[in-house]
Amino acid sequence: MFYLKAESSFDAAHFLAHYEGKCHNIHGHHWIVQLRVCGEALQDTVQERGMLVDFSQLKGDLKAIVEPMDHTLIYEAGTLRAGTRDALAEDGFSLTEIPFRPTAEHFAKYFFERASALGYHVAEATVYETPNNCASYTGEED
Ligand SMILES: Nc1nc2c(c(=O)[nH]1)N=C([C@H](O)[C@H](O)COP(=O)(O)OP(=O)(O)OP(=O)(O)O)CN2
Repeated sequence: MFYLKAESSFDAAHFLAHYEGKCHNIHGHHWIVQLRVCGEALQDTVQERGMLVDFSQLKGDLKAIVEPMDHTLIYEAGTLRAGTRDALAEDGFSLTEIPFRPTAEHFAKYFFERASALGYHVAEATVYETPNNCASYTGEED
């Protein structure tokens, strides 16, 4: 089995609603997303012969997934009052609403699923919130 790894990153703010501790407040992270894809069959086209997938393709696809979150405030649906959300948007702030609590674990699963939906056989998605804190998702056990 061949394994390829790509990495992308984005800077964004988030907060953990109903969290007892400093993370309930809006704060930022330099999120690093690592994707490990695998496969046995290498390409046979002139351009990609001997490659599972061109690194530039993989890198580009991962970047396209993370890019919309860059320099936005990521919040879980239902955790910002409509008035707060609308005021921020009216003042030109970029917001990203997501249907899950913005933890590293949930993001790892989210990126795993987004890459899988593009056709990649994803072995693992890892999300770093800080240089020392990361969560990985490897899919559901069979
Ligand atoms: N299992 C998880 N635990 C926590 C998560 C998470 O996503 N998964 N997230 C947070 C907060 O978002 C927080 O920003 C990160 O945790 P923390 O270690 O407190 O952050 P720092 O590294 O900045 O802490 P310092 O000790 O001040 O350096 C909390 N937990």
